[in-house]
Amino acid sequence: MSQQTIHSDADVSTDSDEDAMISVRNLKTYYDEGGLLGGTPVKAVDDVSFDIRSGETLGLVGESGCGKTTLGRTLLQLEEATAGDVLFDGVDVTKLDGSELQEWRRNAQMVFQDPESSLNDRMTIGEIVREPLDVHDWKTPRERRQRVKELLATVGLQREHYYRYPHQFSGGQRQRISIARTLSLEPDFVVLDEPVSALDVSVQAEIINLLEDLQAEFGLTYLFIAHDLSVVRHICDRVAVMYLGNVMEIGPTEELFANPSNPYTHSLLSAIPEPDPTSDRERITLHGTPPNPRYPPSGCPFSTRCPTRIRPEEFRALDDELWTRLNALKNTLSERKRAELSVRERVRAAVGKDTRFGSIEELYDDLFGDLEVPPDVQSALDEIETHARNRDEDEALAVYHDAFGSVCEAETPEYYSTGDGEHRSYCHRHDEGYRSPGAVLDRRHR
Ligand SMILES: Nc1ncnc2c1ncn2[C@@H]1O[C@H](COP(=O)(O)OP(=O)(O)OP(=O)(O)O)[C@@H](O)[C@H]1O
Repeated sequence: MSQQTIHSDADVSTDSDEDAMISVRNLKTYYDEGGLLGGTPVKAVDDVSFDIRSGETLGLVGESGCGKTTLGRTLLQLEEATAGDVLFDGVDVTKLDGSELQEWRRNAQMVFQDPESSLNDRMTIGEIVREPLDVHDWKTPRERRQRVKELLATVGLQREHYYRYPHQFSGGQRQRISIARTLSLEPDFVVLDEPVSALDVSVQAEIINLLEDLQAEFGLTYLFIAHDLSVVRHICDRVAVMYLGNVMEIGPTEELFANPSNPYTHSLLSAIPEPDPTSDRERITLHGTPPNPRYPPSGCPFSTRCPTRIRPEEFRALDDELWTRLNALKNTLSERKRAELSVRERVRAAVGKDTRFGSIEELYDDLFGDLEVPPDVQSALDEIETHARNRDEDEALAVYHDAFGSVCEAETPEYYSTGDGEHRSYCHRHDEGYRSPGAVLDRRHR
């Protein structure tokens, strides 16, 4: 696989696709909980750039909390962007207000995950589907009723359902009602936020088929947010993979599934059960949990868990397990640095007793007790231990970075073209000075 052309953020911005319906540029959405001291915001979406083409389905995947819903809501202007642009027909919708904003909200709609809670149980199906038409004062009341009945038929329900209530319908039928409501004002763009995750598997296929039929009939463009990668593989033309508010990889669906480029995508795909029992593909276990989006790591957002994190030259031959444990040490030091000790724990610490973090000796014993540690690594570990014991995590981390840090923590990556021109991945390892993520994982996991 070729992987060489470098795209900086600026390149992605100018690399506009002629068929783009929506161009997202350096978009950030931070949740600032205010408070007297301001505080550190949650960086839910942290500088993403990509295009959505007219008539396509772009999938958005990634672990819970990585920012998918926030990104979808920001495109629709249900959430305020902190920075960046969302261009539709050349107009930045993040700057709209008044009637222009209302027009964008008509044209860009959302289907939610849970059809149980997204429909008002006190309204009839007719009223629910008609509500957006009423709000936008669409034509006459009679024409609205007529339109709603047509929409019910379009989504596979019956006209008579107009006078019934949501509780009389199954989960799949309720999702059909939501879809009819979404289509009432003839949008061009629809964000589908996990539209089938709450449904039985048999019903999921029916709703997916319906969404595909509606797309063909009305020329809709979808952003399809999902956990279930097999559904994404089925319905999406292209896929964007998110981690900690960043797009780590984007590319045509089949190519991305067959030839993932980014180490994070590799690990996500390796978690899908393998249909071929003779396959020798091994599951990639990621250590730890995603970092708190209030305190993302420096450099690459995936650096704290990446199984292919670049090592400094002198440690390239180090035992893989020892390298993994060194990484765990760094993550623990970062957590200790941020943790607030309770008053009781402060007292315990002051009189030299263990706090809830356990002693640093215990940590070292757990991490390194059963491994052979070369002298150069041991001398750095000793120095880190001294600072950590004095609860000077900043100094301990500084020593860690001097000894074991690499470009992964020091610099944010660029976007690199991998595979064909529209497949991009955000990882330092695509630089020609390093082995590619796929080559490193092949060596370790196959
Ligand atoms: N209104 C809010 N205020 C503060 N933080 C928020 C708010 N909404 C979301 N977040 C935080 O922003 C981050 C991204 O959340 P988001 O719901 O966009 O992720 P997601 O990928 O859609 O997750 P899921 O798959 O669980 O729905 C999370 O850390 C979440 O806790």
